This record gives sequence, C-alpha cells and structure tokens, in this order.
Amino acid sequence: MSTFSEFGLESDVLQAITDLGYEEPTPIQAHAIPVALSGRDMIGQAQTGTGKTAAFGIPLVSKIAASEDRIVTLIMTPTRELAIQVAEEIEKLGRTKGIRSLPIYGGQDIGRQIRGLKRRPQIIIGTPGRLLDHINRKTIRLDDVQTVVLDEADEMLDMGFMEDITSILSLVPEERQTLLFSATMPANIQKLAQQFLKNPEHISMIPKTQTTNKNIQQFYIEVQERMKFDGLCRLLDMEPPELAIIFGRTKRRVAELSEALMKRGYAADGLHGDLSQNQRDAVMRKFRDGSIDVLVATDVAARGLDISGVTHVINFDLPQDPESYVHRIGRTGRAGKEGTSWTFVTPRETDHLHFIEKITRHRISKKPLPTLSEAMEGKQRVIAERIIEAVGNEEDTNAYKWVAAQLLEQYDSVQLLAAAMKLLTGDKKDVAVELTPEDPIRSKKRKFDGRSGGYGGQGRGGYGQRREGGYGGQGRGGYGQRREGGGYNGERRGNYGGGGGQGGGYRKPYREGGQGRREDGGGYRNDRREESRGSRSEDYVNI
Ligand SMILES: Nc1ncnc2c1ncn2[C@@H]1O[C@H](COP(=O)(O)OP(=O)(O)OP(=O)(O)O)[C@@H](O)[C@H]1O
Ligand SMILES: [Mg+2]
Repeated sequence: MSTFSEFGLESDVLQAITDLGYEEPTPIQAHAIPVALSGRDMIGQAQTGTGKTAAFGIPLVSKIAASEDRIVTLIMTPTRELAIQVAEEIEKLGRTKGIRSLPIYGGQDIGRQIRGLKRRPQIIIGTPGRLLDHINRKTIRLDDVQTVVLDEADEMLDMGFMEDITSILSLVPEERQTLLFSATMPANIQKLAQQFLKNPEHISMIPKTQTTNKNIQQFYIEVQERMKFDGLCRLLDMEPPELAIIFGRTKRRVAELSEALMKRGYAADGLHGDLSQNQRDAVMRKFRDGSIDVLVATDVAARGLDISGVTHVINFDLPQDPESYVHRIGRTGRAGKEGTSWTFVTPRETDHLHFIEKITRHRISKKPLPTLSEAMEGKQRVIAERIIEAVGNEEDTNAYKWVAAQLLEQYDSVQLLAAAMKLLTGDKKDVAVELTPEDPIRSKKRKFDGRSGGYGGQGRGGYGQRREGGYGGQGRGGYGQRREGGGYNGERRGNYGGGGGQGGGYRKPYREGGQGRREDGGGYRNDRREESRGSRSEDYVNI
C-alpha cells in the first residue's frame, strides 16, 4: 500500500491526512489500517515514532458517523500528557469530518470535562483513573462503545492499572473491537491480550535484528555517580541539542537535576508526577514552543510523547527495564528524523547495560566522558555561530557600531571579542549544585518461561511476512508483516529466549501476576494501592 487513497477512505478523512502532511502510510499504518477497518481485534507492534497513533486513529474516525451522538470509541493511555497528545492527533484526523473527541485525564478540573462531555463527543481519550471517576459519577456511560484502543498497555499494567482497566472493560459491551498498540511486547501484554482480545490479528513491524529505531545513534558513557552531573554539562556543551530529554530515575532526582541545570545556566525544566497538572502543562508548553530546550523527566515522559525537534535523549540514570530504554530513547529519531541517545552507566551497572543490549539486540557504542576542552570547544563553536549569524543582520547591529568603533580604538580586537564571547557563554560552571546520589541499578536475574510471549517467540522473517501456519519464514527484505506469536526476538534461544513453543522470553520477577506495581530499586517504590481510590493516576508510582 503506497497511498492513503488505496484504503478506500472517505474524502474528508483523506483531506485531514493531507492537512497533517502525511504523504504515504508508514509500514504499520499500511498493514494495520485495513485490519482495523475490517472490525477485527488487533495487536499492533511497531518501533517508536513510526505512526502508531494514526494507525488506529484513521480507522477510528473513518468508522464513526458524523451524526453519532454517543460515546462509541474509548482510547486508554497510561499518562495524562499522552492522553492530551493522542486527543490532539485524533481531533486533527476527525476535524474535517466533524468527529468530536475529548481527553479525560486526572488533574484537570472535572467540571470542565463534564462540560466537554455535554458536547457529545464520539471518542474519549483517557487515563484509567479519571475515566473511572466519571463512570462512577455517571457522567460517562460506556454502553454504546464499539471500539476500545489500549495504547502502551504494558505501561498501564506496570503502573498498577490492571484492576481499573478490568473494571472499565467489564462495562463495555462484549461485542466490540479491541485494538492494542505498543512498541514493545513484554509478557504481561500477551496475558492482557489473551484476556481481553478475541482472536486478534498480530501485526508486528519489529525487525528481527533491532528493536530500537534505526534512526537513533546510541552511545553510553561509563561514569562514576558523583561525576554524572559535570559529565552531563560537558555533554550538553560539547554537542548542544536542539531539544533534549534527560531521564532521571525518581521524582526527587528529576527535581534536583532540573534545578541544578537551571543554576548552571541551561534553559531546562522538570516534569514528574509530583507537580500539579497546571505545572506539568506549563513545562510541556515551554518545551514544545522551544522556550526551554532541556526537559528533565521521569518515565512519565518515556511513553508515546511526540515532540518534533528532540535531537537528543540522555539517560542520566540507566533505566531498569529494556522496554523502558527502548521507549525513552524513542523520544528522538521519530518520523524518519535522525536522533542521538546517550546513557550514563556507573561501573557497577555495566552488566545491566549489556543485558539491555542483548534484549534490544543492539550494541550501544562506548564513548569517553567528554573532556573539559571538548566541552569548551563545543560552547565556543555555538557562540561563534551565534555571532556570525548576528553579523549577517546588519540592521540589528547598526545601533552598536558607534560604541564598537570606540572600543576598538582603545583595546585589542581579539581581546575584545574574546571578552564578549566569554560573557555570551553565560558560564556558570562554578555555581555549586547538589544532587542526592542514586543507588546503582541491580541487574536482575530474570526468570524465563516458555509460555508467556515476552521477548521470545518464533519470528524468523525479520521484516518479512509470516503468518501462523502460512508463510513461515519467507519474508525477507522490505517491510512485511508478521502475525501471531512471537514477541520481538526472532529465533532467540538459550539465555533469553523461550524454550520453544509460542513465545518465551523473559518474565520480570517483579511483574509476576501481570498487575504488580513497580516496587523494586528502580525508583517505583510508592505503594499506590495504599492510597485512597477516587483520584487514581500515575502520581501513585514514582514517576
Ligand atoms: N504517514 C505519515 N507520514 C509522515 N509522518 C507521520 C505519518 N504518520 C505519523 N507521522 C508522524 O510521526 C510521528 C510519530 O507518530 P506517533 O507518535 O504516532 O508514533 P508511535 O509509533 O506511536 O511512537 P511511540 O511508540 O513512541 O508511541 C508524529 O509526529 C506523526 O505526526
Ligand atoms: Mg504512540
């Protein structure tokens, strides 16, 4: 499928796609759209930043009649920011056709959402906790829902939403279509799919050789915990990002790190679950409009967020899970653009890094910590570029010329320019900052079982096409289709692979039972189940 018109979409929807600037479908869109239009249940798996949102968004808006005045589609996402973003894309796809959609998420004034519901949206995009609040208040009824989408379902389970999702789905008629999308497919997703999807078509665009997006150059730096902050500043100076997302392990870490970066003169701010929703919205707005260029975040920003211009992702702290690594670095290198990721690894964490490499099937190149002089050169280069750019703008500089001429009569020209550059760099490297050290990630011994689908599986065809009992292992080259079974590991056997049969792969001990909250050293120590019901949200985990 090389054009959107071949899907037989209505002209309104085609117009919306053109307005979005999409010229041709991405591989996951090419394969998922016809299946979703056919009404079948589906698991859609494709690398980060390859257009999964429109892969479900286009069929959703196509299937709804503009005259419909009931909630017929429900999309669930793990975080508020993602609910907002998905709602924006759905709104753009449905606008020309007159489809009404509404985001429903925690932290926003519920009265405002109730007013929004009075406009009778056909599509609701929400986080599970707030959705349940509305259901309990009877401001949302799910009796007429025909299609449910679970975006980043594994993350919702990791955050402890299994019970909420189960309650919500039990209120949706059995006769429905359920679509599940993610870039990674850990074991608990397979379990969830078994429970809630009926005979799903599994469309996987994950190549056998690499689960991370190929547009991302991946590096790591071995660094002592106490050197991380200076290392980070050197990195930002050496290779100034257009926009960068820096991931820290815990809310406290993110708060301290963003504060420290601001003190040192970087245009940074932090995003984590302890901020009010207004603060979170403000930070996201500043990052999207470029008034800050460094976003420091917990894993609350790891999933799904699509911000164009993110050139760098930096893992200030190594993530606990390989999935988290894949999703975090996937905030760059999106929609065909290039990106770079840097990961800091303390000496005691190198085993865990190699584990991540093994699972993601990609070697992460080691680089030395940038030296002070490399950092200085980078900084000077940027300042020089800014000055040269300003030189090109004669009109802007005219007002300064008279003083410049005076100064040049009194001082050496090189000395003058060097002093001006020094001032422009806003160098604050002597400002003291304090960061509480984090414990190293402990590499976990994973348990493996052959039943759960995890990372194992039978995939052979790389990008090729494979159907159960059908074209096994034939496809090579090009983006093909891979269905049924198999996580994203191709034929892995031995250490991490499943011992034959469907699936296999590792199962994380701390996720046993499929609904465990994160509760180990990875910084997810809060016990959200202890908290009162009513305003459940991602705030209950430490992100
Ligand atoms: N057909 C297309 N042509 C060009 N750009 C597209 C197309 N489809 C989607 N995009 C753009 O690609 C970017 C990534 O899309 P999206 O956020 O849906 O990715 P994703 O696969 O859901 O990623 P993640 O796994 O991180 O959630 C967005 O900016 C989107 O506008
Ligand atoms: Mg997505």
